[in-house]
Amino acid sequence: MNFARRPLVAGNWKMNGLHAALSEIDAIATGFDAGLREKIDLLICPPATLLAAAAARLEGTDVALGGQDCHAQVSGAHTGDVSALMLADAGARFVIVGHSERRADHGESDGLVLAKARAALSAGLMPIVCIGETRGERDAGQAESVVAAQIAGSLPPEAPPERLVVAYEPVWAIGTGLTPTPQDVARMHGFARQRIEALGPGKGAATRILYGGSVKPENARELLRVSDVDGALVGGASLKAKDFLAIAAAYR
Ligand SMILES: O=C(CO)COP(=O)(O)O
Repeated sequence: MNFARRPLVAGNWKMNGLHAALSEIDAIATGFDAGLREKIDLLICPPATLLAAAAARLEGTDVALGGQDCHAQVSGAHTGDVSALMLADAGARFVIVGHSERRADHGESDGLVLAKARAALSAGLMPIVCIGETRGERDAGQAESVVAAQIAGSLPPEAPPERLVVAYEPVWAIGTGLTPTPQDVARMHGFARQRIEALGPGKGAATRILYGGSVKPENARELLRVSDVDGALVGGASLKAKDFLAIAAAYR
């Protein structure tokens, strides 16, 4: 364990959560007890519509908030978009960029993800840049080359490593109940860390790399203890406080 990389357990609610779900956020804050608080960072990324209300409820707690995407510009004529500065203004400290669902649904390129990560840094947010191969790419033996290209193309090399988070999320493991073996995770995270090191000396050792894709209470301990895994980016299982806290408890 590298103590410069404090574990981060992050929940990505995706397009889920109406106002009633704020009670889950309250329950997460209540359950994030002193024993866990001293060991890990905890983050919830609700839909943008809930950010301000969630920020009010989380005031004075150690649970951080994040957005799920941001525009590359600070403001302007971009109907329907939200800027990193607006997320920060609503109480966010992090923002996910380049999630595979956005890369697929909105055709986001590495270059656009890079611009979004830079916008996040300029707004004082920490970008969580998502990378990961599809099933087809893995079956074709291209998992490493895909991840290498995503790292080279979508991570801002100038970012101080303590202000940048990377999430390795194999696309085929997202929402499927399938996960890579711990050996696969160790190999891909070790490889990603080497490629991040290529962006600048010391960056590999200091950048947090989260694993995401079907993390559940039942497999959290096994996946989160893999070398080079610095936390989790959790989708479905982050919607219920009980499950999310059970995943975080892998660090107890
Ligand atoms: O995409 C994910 C988090 O960003 C993972 O989603 P699931 O945990 O639902 O597989």
